[in-house]
Amino acid sequence: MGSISGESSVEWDSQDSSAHEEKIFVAVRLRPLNERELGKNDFSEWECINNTTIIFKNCLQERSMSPTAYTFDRVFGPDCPTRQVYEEAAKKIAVSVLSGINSSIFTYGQTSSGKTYTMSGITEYAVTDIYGYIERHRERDFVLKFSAMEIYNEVVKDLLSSDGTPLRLLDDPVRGAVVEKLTEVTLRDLSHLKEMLSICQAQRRTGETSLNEMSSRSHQILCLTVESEAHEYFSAENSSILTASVNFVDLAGSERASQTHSAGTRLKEGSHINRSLLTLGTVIRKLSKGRNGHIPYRDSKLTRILQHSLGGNGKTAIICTMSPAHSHVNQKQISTNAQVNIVMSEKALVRQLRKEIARLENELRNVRSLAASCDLASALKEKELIIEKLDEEIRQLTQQRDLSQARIEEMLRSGGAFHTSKSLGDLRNNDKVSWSDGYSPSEASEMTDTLHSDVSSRTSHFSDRCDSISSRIIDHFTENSDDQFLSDNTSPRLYIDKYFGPESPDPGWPKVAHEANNKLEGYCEDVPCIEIDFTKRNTVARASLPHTKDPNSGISPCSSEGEISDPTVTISSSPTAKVANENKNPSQSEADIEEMLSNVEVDTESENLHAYNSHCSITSDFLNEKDEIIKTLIEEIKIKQQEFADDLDKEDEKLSNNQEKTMSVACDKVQNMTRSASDWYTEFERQRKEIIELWDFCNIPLVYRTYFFLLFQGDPSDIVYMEVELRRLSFLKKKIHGIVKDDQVFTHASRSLIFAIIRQRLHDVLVCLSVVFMVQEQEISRECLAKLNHNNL
Ligand SMILES: Nc1ncnc2c1ncn2[C@@H]1O[C@H](COP(=O)(O)OP(=O)(O)OP(=O)(O)O)[C@@H](O)[C@H]1O
Repeated sequence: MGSISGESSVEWDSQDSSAHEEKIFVAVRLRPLNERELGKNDFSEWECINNTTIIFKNCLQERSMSPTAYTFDRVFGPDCPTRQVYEEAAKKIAVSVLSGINSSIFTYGQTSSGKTYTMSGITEYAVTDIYGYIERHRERDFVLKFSAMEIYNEVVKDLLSSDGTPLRLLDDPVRGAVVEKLTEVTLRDLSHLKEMLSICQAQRRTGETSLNEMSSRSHQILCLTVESEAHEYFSAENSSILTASVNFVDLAGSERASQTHSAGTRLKEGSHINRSLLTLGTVIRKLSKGRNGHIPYRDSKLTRILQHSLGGNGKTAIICTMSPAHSHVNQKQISTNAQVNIVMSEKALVRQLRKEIARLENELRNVRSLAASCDLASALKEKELIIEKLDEEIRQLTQQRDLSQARIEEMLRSGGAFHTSKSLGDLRNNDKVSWSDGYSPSEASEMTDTLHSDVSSRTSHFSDRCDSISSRIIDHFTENSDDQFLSDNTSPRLYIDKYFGPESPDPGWPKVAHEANNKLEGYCEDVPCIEIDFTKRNTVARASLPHTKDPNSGISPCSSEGEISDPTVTISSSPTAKVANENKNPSQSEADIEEMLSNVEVDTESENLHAYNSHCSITSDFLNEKDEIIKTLIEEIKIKQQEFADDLDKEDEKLSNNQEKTMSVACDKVQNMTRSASDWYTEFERQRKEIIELWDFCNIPLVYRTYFFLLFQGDPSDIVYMEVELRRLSFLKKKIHGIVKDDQVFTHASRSLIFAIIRQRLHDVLVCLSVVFMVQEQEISRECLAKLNHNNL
């Protein structure tokens, strides 16, 4: 009840906590013996031994000797008042309607077991509680509506109407089956509701049976709908509008025709009753197991009408009423949610346990024998596979042995061995290889080709690597040069020409790199001569070579760079390599031949490479050596680079000093001149005249001249710029006289231009640009020379 503020859920939480989460709460109520039963001296066959267990005492001798116990969510004995049954089994379910939860309370049982008696009491207590709650919660508006119907022989009737017309069921997509034209009364108060209940009771169809004089022959469904809404908004919790219904369902009594001695109308009634109860039991059982699969709501009017309450998220309580004298508890039908334990006698228990032990032992034996047979079969299969594998290995080994023997015999027959001692160059040319008896030139040629292609691929690979390294050296330097240009305010490319120009004795960076490349290539060409000893070719295991068609070629391929897959191959690089006993008699025994082959001597003192595999390893060493050389070269390059950087710094410093010196001299002059305006003006005029003369001499463009004097401020500071201009023009004049060369002028002007740009001296930039342009066009030289000649200078 937490959803309605102010009312603690504890107040109504008197039912067993274990059942809180259960959707269906099942309780049993055992009624006391009535007068008729007492009159017949009947006695109760049932006994409630605690709050949850009821036992069948089984007094009839023809039945089993052991008592049977049934456990439910709650069991009420004959002395329990209806109030207690309501409080502990129905109250929580009933009042949940106030929290907006649909709920249904059923009374189920044999005819005359007390269903109507119990349900009447529960309904009265519930509505009283509901109205009591409403009284205590004036902060909400409540509207209560009441409807009532009975289902008699699968016909629905309105209990609040005297009409008696059967009502139709309509399918509503939201509410499920809806009874058409069913009267729904909006209740004024509790007394109004009680009045309605009286009408229902009066309207309900009853009939006399042998067990109950006033037997209810129909299912009665009383439906109370509660709607509530808060007057004011206090919180999100109380703001919602709640609507829910509680159904009080008094089921018709389940009965055995034989017990009720029914016939005719009563028998037909009983048939409908039992069928609908059976459907209800099926629906409840399926709902208890989960909502998977088909639930047969539509099999009866009762379940169709209650579908919404049962199938939704509502709560359900079933109270099974029991007659004490003779009854049966059909818990399989309705108490699917209840725990059912069967208590047996000790003897029966022991007997059953023995049976169970025997069954388990039997199963265990079967499992063991099955597992054992499975293990045996798999082990056998495994062994067979191993044997097959071993057979295959033996077959292969035998083949290899036979082949080896055939080879040896062939060697013995041939009586010689191929031996050659040639350089790699010879092998490449493939023209000076000599062959011993017994080996065809084509066979030997194939072997040589194999070696040749392998060595060629290595040489090619190495050469590519050298090229790559060389280009990396050049790139490395170029990149660093550019970097340095940016950081050192000048471009080293100018100094490359200076230090590594065509006239310079130093070859320059590209040349250095080129030389390095050549050196590396030289190393490639200096591969020592390789001497091939083919006498061992037949001792090599005849594993097929991937790159040779002949599986017996005898030369194992290199598995990877610098490695050789078969260390028994000996290809000597030394011209002095010797083969022991190479001229032995061909009639020697196989053992001798094998010994001979194993005793191949290689001149380890040789400076050159000894064998093909050693060649490979030496090639690897050789590559390492090249790497070392390259590293050394790079180091040298770095050192040179540093030296150039230092030189640049020195040049820069010198230039700066000169400029500062010039500036300081000019400043001094300005200071001196400022002492007298006439001095400054005189000096200005003198320099201006000198500059104009030099401009004429150097053929300085008119545009530049105009711009030059426009920049002047008309104060002594102009002298500074005039000093600089004079110096530059003097330099140009020297160039024109041939004292300095074009490239020196260009270099000097370019460098000065860079300084000017970086130091943001616009005037200097203009001067430098004019010089650069003039030099580039090469016109200045011709014109000036002509002028010099003209003036006889
Ligand atoms: N717990 C009880 N204490 C005292 N009397 C009871 C109790 N339960 C039932 N009775 C009495 O037993 C009789 C039969 O009860 P009731 O009519 O409620 O049975 P029923 O299960 O509804 O029968 P039917 O299915 O035939 O309608 C009534 O006279 C009723 O007063």
